[in-house]
Amino acid sequence: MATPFWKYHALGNDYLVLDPERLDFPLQPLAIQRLCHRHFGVGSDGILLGPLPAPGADFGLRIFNPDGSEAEKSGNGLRIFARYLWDGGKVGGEPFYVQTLGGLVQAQVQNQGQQVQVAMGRVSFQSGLIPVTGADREVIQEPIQVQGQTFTFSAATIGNPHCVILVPEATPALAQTYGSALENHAFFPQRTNVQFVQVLSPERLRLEIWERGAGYTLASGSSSSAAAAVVHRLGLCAPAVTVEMPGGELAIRIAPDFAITMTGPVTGVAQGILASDIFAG
Ligand SMILES: N[C@@H](CCC[C@H](N)C(=O)O)C(=O)O
Repeated sequence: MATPFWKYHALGNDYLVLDPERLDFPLQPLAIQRLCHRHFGVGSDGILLGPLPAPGADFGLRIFNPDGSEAEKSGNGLRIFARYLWDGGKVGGEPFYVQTLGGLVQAQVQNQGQQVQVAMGRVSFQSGLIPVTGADREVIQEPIQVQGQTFTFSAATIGNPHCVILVPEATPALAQTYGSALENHAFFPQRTNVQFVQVLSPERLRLEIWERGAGYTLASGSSSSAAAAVVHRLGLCAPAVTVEMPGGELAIRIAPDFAITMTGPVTGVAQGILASDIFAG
């Protein structure tokens, strides 16, 4: 049996969708690394495995990073999965529920598949939930040292962990220089996603992102959600904010309890069949 794949991107953050019913190999870390490799594989920022059975939800979804690690949640991944389900006739324009490792989310496909809205769940700043080492507390504006530099960070979870650093100017160089050291810092037992955030106005943020298990990416939905929640918690942005990233913009809405609604585009790229010797050599 040959294995089909579907490739989409969400603001340049690209994923391969694999159907668990049509997979003819075990989805182990080495296979994931090869599939995501930009030269020896199809190339992507991650793998979406679904739909899976999920009691209490319409669909289950597992999310994997290019390094083979499993992520609890992915905002862009959830928008892509929703569009995949819509393309396959499994959903229409009605809201539906997806169970992820990081919790239950509600999604709705809009504008004939061009846009998806996801209720991402609530952001928490609680150290024990993120997790961040040290006393149980909200992790707000604390020092962190990497490569001789001291940054002030806040941490958040929306199912997956985030380290959010406000800077006067968010640049790719900041993310690419310090991202890996922050991702693997001892403060984060499960590692972390990293965002450098520039507040352009109370309604507009600019992000540069280093993702756990993926590295520098052009956009991230969970990063946008977490970063916007931190900036709002600091009183520096409105509850409705546009998050600008190299790959494009997401609309983020923050409820008083820090429940996040994310709305943004999805673009189809390709579909195909994996070659029988993709894992050789
Ligand atoms: N790009 C995703 C985040 C994917 C998971 C992340 N790398 C993690 O390990 O938590 C998004 O759009 O949220």
